[in-house]
Amino acid sequence: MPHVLSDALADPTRAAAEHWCKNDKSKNVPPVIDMGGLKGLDRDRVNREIADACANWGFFQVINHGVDVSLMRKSKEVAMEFFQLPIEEKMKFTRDPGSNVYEGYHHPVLSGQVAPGMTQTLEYLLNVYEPNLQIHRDRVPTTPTTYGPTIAEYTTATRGLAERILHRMSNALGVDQDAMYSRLAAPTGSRSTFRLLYYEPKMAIDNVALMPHTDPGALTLVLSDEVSGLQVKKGNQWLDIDPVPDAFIVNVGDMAEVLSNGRYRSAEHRGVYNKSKPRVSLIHFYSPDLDATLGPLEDIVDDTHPAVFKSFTYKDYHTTFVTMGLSGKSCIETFRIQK
Ligand SMILES: O=C(O)CCC(=O)C(=O)O
Ligand SMILES: [Fe+2]
Repeated sequence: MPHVLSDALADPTRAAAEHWCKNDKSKNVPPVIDMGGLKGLDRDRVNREIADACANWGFFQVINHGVDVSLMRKSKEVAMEFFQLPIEEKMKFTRDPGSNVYEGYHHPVLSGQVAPGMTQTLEYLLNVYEPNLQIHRDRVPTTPTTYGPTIAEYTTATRGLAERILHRMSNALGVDQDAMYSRLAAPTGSRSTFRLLYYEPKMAIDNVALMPHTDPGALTLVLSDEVSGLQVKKGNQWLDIDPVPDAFIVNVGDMAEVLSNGRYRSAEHRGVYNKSKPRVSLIHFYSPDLDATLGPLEDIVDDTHPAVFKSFTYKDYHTTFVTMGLSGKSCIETFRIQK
């Protein structure tokens, strides 16, 4: 009886959204937030749900996010196709450990070095899409041929989504929606780094592949095939994040914690092997301009809410982060004002 179906059920994406959004508060998992509807009361709801998730979890998933689902699926396909190429093919795009170009494909054994915080078997590909993809285009795979154009379109779409979420996060702090964005993008524009990670299936006693860390930038959008492997730390527990189909997993980075003067929290997370299935993860790091000056937003700091973080350039923060390696929340703590 198709004519009696409600709009929600007639639209499979919408129906899935409603199913997943019945956040069961008794379940100890980060919330799933429906971003559909950014007008009036719905906008207030989205602001509030995002702000609560940023404060209590530092992690959430978004559905009805406005990014084309067929582009997301195609991006996962080209990512998996790339990792399944013969190793010689992948090595054509390898990063050169001897130079300061850190973009490209990394194989822990063949590259001759295990990346800090990662195990022997984690392969990855990293490209900086904004601002300087034009400089290192030779590190972007040309096989499959659809890889380059698909991922260029994908990173543009996810960049837009990151900015829409930052707008909501700013509004929920009671400041202009561009407040966080404009601090991250000054003086010449924010950075978008795109990383693909490939976890082979593995039975291991210690199954951690990517060590506990927070992301140094502002916001990270993760798209994973529906294989779990990403875990978030809540109290002393590591909890699995089960990817909702066609959703993005969002996590708050250190710079969003700093700009919000600690009201939003970057959460410690890690990557673990799946015992039976390979897992590919597409990760968009939305980060400040290296020359941006970061610190708590002036408009949310006053005598009763004094600044809890120092002011610094992102270049300084990033250098400290790289020097310390993946080590939980220790980097951001070094930028906290000591009482
Ligand atoms: O495996 C994942 O999905 C998460 C990876 C991650 O946390 C990172 O690359 O910073
Ligand atoms: Fe991360």
